[in-house]
Amino acid sequence: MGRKFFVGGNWKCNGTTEEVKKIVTTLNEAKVPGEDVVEVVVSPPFVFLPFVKSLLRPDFHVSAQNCWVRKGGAYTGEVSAEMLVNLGIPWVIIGHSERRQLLNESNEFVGDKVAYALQQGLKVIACIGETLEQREAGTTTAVVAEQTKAIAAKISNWDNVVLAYEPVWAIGTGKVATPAQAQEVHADLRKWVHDNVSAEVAASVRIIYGGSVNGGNCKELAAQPDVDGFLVGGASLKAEFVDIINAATVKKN
Ligand SMILES: O=C(CO)COP(=O)(O)O
Repeated sequence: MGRKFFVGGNWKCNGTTEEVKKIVTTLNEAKVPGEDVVEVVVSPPFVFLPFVKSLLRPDFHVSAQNCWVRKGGAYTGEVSAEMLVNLGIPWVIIGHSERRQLLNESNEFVGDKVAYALQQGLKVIACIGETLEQREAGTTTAVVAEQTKAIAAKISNWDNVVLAYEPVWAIGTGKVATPAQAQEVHADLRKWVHDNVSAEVAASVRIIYGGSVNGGNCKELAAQPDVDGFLVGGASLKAEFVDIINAATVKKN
């Protein structure tokens, strides 16, 4: 097994220079387990990436929230994977549901982006998850399998991929998935990877949960065998993000 706990903070489209400094100061002063126990990655908006990278403690890492699907060029408003590599940004979030829903990113487009970012040497947090309608229609397993399949079809090496299961109905709603609901989907996903990619990748790929994770609910979620960490939105802008990082210690007990 040996899947290292992963905690990502997705700041989304939030923050001023002052706020960013304050969050980074909190993180820099935080007492958390070492990098051997938990991998911590924060994802500010593009414009703050170099600033955050320069201020952030060296055992925490930074991620972009998106990148362009192929080599840069005449794509106004986009940021390419090559640029992120050039700036020493190691991670990128791809396929967040806000982009799938608001910007119509399709499964295929997300798969292409993941493949291109990996080829350029980035590590990828690939997001998947069902809407409330899909859950209520009983299609959760099929939906997340389809999303994962579109990624699997485009890549051959999963070493640098973290899969983030983020049910859309739980994002920013305060309506967190129960530990049992999260575990069920994570186990299904791991089985899908086992059957469609390989047993090795299924055993090693980290599947993290996102959707209204906070300081109060993180430990119970972390205790689930197939929950390998979190992608945190709102709470990653607050001091309680430190408590969420510390939920990693649940895995050692
Ligand atoms: O979308 C998320 C992380 O990517 C989750 O957001 P919240 O934690 O605010 O629900």
